Amino acid sequence: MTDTLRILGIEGTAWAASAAVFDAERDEIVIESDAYQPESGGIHPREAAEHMHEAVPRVVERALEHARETHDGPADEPPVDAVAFSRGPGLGPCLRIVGTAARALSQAIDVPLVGVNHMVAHLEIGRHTADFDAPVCLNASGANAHLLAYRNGRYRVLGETMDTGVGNAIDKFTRHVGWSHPGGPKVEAAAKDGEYVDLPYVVKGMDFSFSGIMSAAKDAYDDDVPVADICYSLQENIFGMLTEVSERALSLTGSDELVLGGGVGQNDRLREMLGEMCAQRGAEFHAPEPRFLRDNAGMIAVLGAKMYAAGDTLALADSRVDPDFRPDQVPVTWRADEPELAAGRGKATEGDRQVRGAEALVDLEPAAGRVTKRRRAKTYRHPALDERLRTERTTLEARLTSLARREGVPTPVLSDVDPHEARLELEYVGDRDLQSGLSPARVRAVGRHLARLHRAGVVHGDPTTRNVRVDGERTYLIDFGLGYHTDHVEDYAMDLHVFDQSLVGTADDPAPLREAVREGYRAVGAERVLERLRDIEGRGRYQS
Ligand SMILES: C[C@@H](O)[C@H](NC(=O)OP(=O)(O)OC[C@H]1O[C@@H](n2cnc3c(N)ncnc32)[C@H](O)[C@@H]1O)C(=O)O
Ligand SMILES: Nc1ncnc2c1ncn2[C@@H]1O[C@H](COP(=O)(O)OP(=O)(O)OP(=O)(O)O)[C@@H](O)[C@H]1O
Ligand SMILES: [Fe+2]
Repeated sequence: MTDTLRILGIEGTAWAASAAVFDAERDEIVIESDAYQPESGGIHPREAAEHMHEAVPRVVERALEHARETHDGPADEPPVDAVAFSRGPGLGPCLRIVGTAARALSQAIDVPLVGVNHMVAHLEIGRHTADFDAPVCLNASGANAHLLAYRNGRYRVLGETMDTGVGNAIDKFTRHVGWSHPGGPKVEAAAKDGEYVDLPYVVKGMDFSFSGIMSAAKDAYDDDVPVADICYSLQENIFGMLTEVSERALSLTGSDELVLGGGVGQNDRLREMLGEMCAQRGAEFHAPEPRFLRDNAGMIAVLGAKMYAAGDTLALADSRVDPDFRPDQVPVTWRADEPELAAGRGKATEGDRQVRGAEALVDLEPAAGRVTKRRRAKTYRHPALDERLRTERTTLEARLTSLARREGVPTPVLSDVDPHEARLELEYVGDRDLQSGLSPARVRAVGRHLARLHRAGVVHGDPTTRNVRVDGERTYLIDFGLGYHTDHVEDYAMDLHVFDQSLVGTADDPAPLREAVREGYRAVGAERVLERLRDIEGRGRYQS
């Protein structure tokens, strides 16, 4: 049955009215698309819905015609096995039109309905075209930006934007400048003649934020900084952030495969940076061709086929659309028989003399009780940005490692620091990373450590299971390079959230560990931070 599988997919979450036919046997994907182009400004939900209303039936009809022409079964048999459609996330009025069209078609030709998560489709089309087993996926689209990895039957969100999606951030800048939608390709073109100017750069563990850099970019434009320079620097910083968090996700999961998804993935500079980062760490990188990166129904049909083959179809009554549909809400039915990504697969074992982290090379000398950490130049980053980040982070790491210990948090003793060489010499602590020695007692201790830090007005910035060393029941925090001073509850809660995400991304049974972290925190720290953490978790943190 599977090898003759044919699926008709329908997409229309925001701007692309699209329908496609995927023929699994021939691995052929034919896509019919009709784009909505706003007259002025960005995407207007009402106008976009009007576009869908007209264009969706048209593209569906064309795809159906193609399916009929290429169908070689009996004439009374439906030309496809199922109808798959984007259920969300996306603009409500657009999604409802897509849902209605899909239901009508599935009834008319009497085939089942498959409800697809648009973001998971952006990911799966990369896995499909690359033939990767267990990649980390960077989705860089208009309304979203996140890192996903498969674990325990779900795509886990390892990191994501704390404010707007990456394409929307860029589009807001181009609206300010008066350029027409979409802005991404215009920024890419203008960047070719630009030079680097300093702009904000914000990553927190594997999360990141664009609001600071976007308002700085608008201010720079208002202050007559040449627009080419701003475009160039926006790309350098924004894509540098996305590449850095991708590398961190590869390092944390031990995966050596990265796929890119989403419309911003059409950008050459982003692809170049990701490719270079992967090549340097011996990982494979794959970006699908542009027609599969921007919104398209081909990816909906391909994931629809996998879901259909797994029996994952929808009853009409359950086929409501969901504008806030998150990728980690989807039970991944179609990968039930596949091996899991083994956490820490690529990680050095104890006894090795050198460990490669996401940022640094660490020389280990356990006998001498010493490690030397060097933040190496990242050639994918602009040299000025690279120099700035390495110096800043080395200085901060030295300072905060010592400050934390004074506050009663176990950390390695610092014996030497050279910010210009981005080199630190530290005491060798623990006998393994927490990642390979997870227990509720240890995680509870991490909760207490973070609470002590926060009480002193400092966040760690990257508290993951790889940045905690353990030794019996002793737990040490290391790697303070992303830390900073702050008195914002939101920052403290984000710190906990980063740790929480790393538990979800790497532990087999994260629930008791997540509880333990909260217990530990509660014993020392403020309840309002835990309240804010619940708040952060409750937010579907996508804004347009
Ligand atoms: C939910 C769904 O509706 C939404 N779709 C979406 O955002 O469309 P997508 O095709 O994935 O991405 C469009 C974005 O991609 C940007 N873009 C297109 N070409 C670009 C380029 N060469 N460089 C940078 N950005 C580019 C556009 O500026 C726009 O912001 C999403 O996937 O988040
Ligand atoms: N003081 C130390 N004592 C013992 N081992 C250490 C020490 N510092 C670092 N390591 C080992 O080196 C690894 C990488 O170190 P570190 O996290 O500081 O580098 P990084 O490049 O910032 O890594 P990442 O960004 O992936 O967390 C740690 O996971 C740990 O195994
Ligand atoms: Fe998209």
